[in-house]
Amino acid sequence: MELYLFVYLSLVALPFMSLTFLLIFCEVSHKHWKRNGVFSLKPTLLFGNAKDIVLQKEGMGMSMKHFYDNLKRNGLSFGGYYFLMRPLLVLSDLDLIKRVLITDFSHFVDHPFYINEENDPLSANLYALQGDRWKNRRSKIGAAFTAGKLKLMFETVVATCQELIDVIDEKAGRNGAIDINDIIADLGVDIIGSCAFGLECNSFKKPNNKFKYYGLQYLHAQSMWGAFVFLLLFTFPAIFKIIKPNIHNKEMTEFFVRLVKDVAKHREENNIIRNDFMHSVLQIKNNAEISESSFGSVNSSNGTQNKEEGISITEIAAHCFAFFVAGYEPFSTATSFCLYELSLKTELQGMVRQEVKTVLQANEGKLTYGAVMDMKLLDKCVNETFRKYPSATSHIRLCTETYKVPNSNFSIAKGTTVFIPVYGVHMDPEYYPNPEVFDPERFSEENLSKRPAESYMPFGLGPRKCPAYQFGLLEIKAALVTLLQRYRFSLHPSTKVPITMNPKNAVMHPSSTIYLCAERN
Ligand code: HEM
Repeated sequence: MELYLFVYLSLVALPFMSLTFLLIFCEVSHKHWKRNGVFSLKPTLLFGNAKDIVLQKEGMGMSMKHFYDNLKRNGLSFGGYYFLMRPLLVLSDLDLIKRVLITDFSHFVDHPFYINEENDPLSANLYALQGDRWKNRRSKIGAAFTAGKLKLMFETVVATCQELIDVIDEKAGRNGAIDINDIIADLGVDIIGSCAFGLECNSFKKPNNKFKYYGLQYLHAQSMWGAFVFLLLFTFPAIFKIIKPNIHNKEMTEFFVRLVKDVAKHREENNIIRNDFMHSVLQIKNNAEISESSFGSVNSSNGTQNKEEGISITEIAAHCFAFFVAGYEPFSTATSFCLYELSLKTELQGMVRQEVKTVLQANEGKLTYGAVMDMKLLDKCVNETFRKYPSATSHIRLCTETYKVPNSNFSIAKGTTVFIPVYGVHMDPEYYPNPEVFDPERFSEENLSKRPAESYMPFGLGPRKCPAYQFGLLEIKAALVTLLQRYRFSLHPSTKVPITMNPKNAVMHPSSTIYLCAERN
């Protein structure tokens, strides 16, 4: 009899009770915004407002844009969104966005991410660190990106970009279609390999190198396992804290930690100075004297190690790994989108090429940090690319201290996840008339002064803004100058126009390949 009862409970009652519990939980969760007097759209059972995202019919950026448009139509500064059962607060008012990201940042310090430092050390990277630990690391790591150091690292970037020429020459000679994103992505691996880890990867000649293999393994896994983890993390963050899953696989973690250990040992023993991020983080570890404009010794002058902060080799590996993940995709996609737009607008491309040639000629043909800074039209084109195609389509913050929204009766409760719909703002005709049109003149001084500065935020804003955005811009410009100086680009007939975005990607990524033709002159 008891056995019968047990089998009955396991097979019938438990699934039934679980389903009932899930439905009740869903029903209660989907009343959250109504209970708080906040506007929201009618949620679908289980999916909330994210049905099209979960079914991969629409990307996160587009879904948030639609919600942003809805809030604007209703004259609202914020509204509630349900990601499955998880309530998120979406902001649409630039003044409120500025308060959350900059002025009242102390209430919104963290990214709502999960760290499991003990079993998954790569998870404890700068992007995911929270509170005082983030503050401490951020101020130190920021020292790796001063203008003086960027100038020195730029030389490495330019040298790496030279690899492009042989590859494009070969394709251009055969009049073939060039998968530009693929080529620039390989270049991205080599630049990060060189600037963050001090490695020469040469991905064009050695496409199966281990650094690329393990780095991309993580990024590719993001599309399936990552999407699943992302859904769970957003819906049931408490479960993550209990079951503590590993997001980064063991083999990949071991590869990056071993790599960093070997490089650190070699540099420390031989007191090697190299102009890269790895050098800067090793200096932090060793309490070495850090200068704004140069990369000094990697070891401390009095031989003491930095015990106070306890920055370990595994933590360094986590930060360097984050450089790979954070820098790789935006570099390849932004460079490709810019070339795609310039291939559509041949007159504009001619003007940019002319500017590049004129500035280089005045600089004895050398591509230096100063020369790239003088390319004003190129700068506007890159800015417009990030406006129309922001890699991060939303910024995310965790409310770390309850916040009363000015001029309203509503308080954002501690623990609320807040979304800033970057793509919605960048495509808002109030700030950017005819937003679908690629128009670099939006970034002329005159036009810049006509709209609020917060209407442009591809790198975030405030203390948590991307610490390496200037480096990112420099590498994109170095790649574009290397290419535009030598080649005229046009669209291959197999490229889809207009280009659409892949709803399966967390960041903005084309849904079809951008094929270009290059003609040398
Ligand atoms: C040019 C392309 C890049 C774009 C569009 C970009 C964009 C972003 C965005 C939107 C954020 C989040 C900001 C926020 O939450 O407000 C971010 C953070 C971050 N980015 Fe970038 N990024 C780029 C390049 C890079 C590169 C090249 C690196 C490393 C070498 C890097 C390292 C980081 C790190 C470590 C963070 C976390 C910062 C923190 O939480 O304190 N990024 N980036």
